[in-house]
Amino acid sequence: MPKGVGVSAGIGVGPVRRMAEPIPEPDAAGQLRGDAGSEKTRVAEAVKAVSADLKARADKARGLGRDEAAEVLEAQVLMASDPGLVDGSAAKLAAGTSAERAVFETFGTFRDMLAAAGGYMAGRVTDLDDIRDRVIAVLTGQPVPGIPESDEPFVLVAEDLAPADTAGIDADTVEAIVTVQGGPTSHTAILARTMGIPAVVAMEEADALAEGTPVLVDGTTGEVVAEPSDEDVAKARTLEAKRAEAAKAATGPAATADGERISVLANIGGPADVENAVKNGAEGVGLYRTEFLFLDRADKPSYAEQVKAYKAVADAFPGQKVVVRTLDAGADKPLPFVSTEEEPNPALGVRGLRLAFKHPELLDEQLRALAEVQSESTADLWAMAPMVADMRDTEYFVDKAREAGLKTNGIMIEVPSAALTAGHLAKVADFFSIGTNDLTQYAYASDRQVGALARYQSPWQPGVLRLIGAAADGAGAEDKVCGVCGEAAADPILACVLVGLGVKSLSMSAPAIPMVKAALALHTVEQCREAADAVLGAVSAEEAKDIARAHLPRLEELGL
Ligand SMILES: C=C(OP(=O)(O)O)C(=O)O
Ligand SMILES: [Mg+2]
Repeated sequence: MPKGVGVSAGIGVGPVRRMAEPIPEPDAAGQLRGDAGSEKTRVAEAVKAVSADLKARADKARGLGRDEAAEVLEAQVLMASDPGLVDGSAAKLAAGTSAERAVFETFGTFRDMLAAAGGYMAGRVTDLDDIRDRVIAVLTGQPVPGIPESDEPFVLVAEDLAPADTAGIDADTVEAIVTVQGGPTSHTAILARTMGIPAVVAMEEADALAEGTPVLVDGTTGEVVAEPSDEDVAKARTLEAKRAEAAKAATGPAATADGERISVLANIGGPADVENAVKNGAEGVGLYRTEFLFLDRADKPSYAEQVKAYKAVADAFPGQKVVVRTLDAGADKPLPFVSTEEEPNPALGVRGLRLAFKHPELLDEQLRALAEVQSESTADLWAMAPMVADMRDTEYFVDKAREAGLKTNGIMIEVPSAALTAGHLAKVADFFSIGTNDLTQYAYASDRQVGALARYQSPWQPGVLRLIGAAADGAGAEDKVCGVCGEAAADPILACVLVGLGVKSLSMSAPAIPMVKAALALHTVEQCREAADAVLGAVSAEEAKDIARAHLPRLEELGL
């Protein structure tokens, strides 16, 4: 049975709808058809139609409370309303160029200007390309690229999804997502999990799935069945019902079968995610990715704006833990208000805490804002630094956070050097939180954005498991808490192994919380430890998972 990597749990059934193929570059020698005046009108109308469609999608996203998606679309509407696009095309039409080529070249001029501006502006190039392709599609009668519009539920099949594509996904009609590319920590995977849409990535065979073919997708196992029989669907539905029942029953504080408490927390990007976290039974926040407040805007958020956002999250969890990660930007997540240099290897560049060495004022202000929230809220606020590599980084952050008045100050373990020297770092940091997404990328030298490297990007890789074990041991020796806030924590089977490795808190996308609680509740710490000891001997990610299953006898009760 064809199998990819299951990255977002659940069953989806429906006909395949493929993302329309990318629009090819129009012929450079394309000649004007008809007269320049009427072709200009056609171009203007195409731009208007695209703009109206984007506006309608922005309004829909707003209505669904998906403000980030709406903002991306609204910015595109603004771009499309620049009169220079139609005027520039008109000049080329007058010179005898075809309408589609004229549009392509005019957008190209704007594209070059954006790219040359660097930083935030350069980040908008793909949004501009998207508008260009939509306009050309309208002019030439090709299917509009992007998510197919449909009122009937369907399974979305794509090569990969760009952030701009995912903004258009409607969880009510998209039954499941299957992509050829993409790893478990790719944008597609994280978004699908957050939206609760079953998803399978890194599935080569998905290329062969024809439009309209009925398929059955199991986002837990990664299996995709074409033309499933009624029996296949019924079996999958039974399994899903079993999982749903187990998840529903998993309320209350998380603990293993023998009563060891494990904190099960939510990963959030801002106050808008709080409701979903609470609904799914989060016992607090294990990772608040504050960079979303700083990205995609021309000026940095003010001190007051920061306090407001952090306080909104803290106040939602009275008496509970809220771990706030300081700005994790730079390199591939450029900030327009911070000058950064072009880097040949952005993932290995000036990102995360490293940005603060050059711009300490950003970190200082953020820490002050957090200290104010700490004093005004009853939440147990913890501050955490991203991309810490060594002792000097650790001391730098912890000293600064303490000076600002923050009480509990820890570090992310997402660089292998930090995991391997955890014993030293635990003497200074108050806690660790392992970011398995980056830890896997750095341990296996495989960029997490590159779908072709999905095989390496599994947190089940024995090398990653050993690094996690080293970090947990280092924390344990100093009596410090070690948690995991990478996507590994969202896998209920791996969650048990992590507990066996000595991890005390697990933070994940909210929809994953109930199943993780359910898996922990069925297994003792001893069983988790035995599973952990055994997986450390595995030679591959697949073998590690099989070994873990063999040591966790009650997974079957969860339909896993
Ligand atoms: C949690 C992590 O951080 P992010 O995914 O935001 O890089 C990680 O790297 O695992
Ligand atoms: Mg990270």
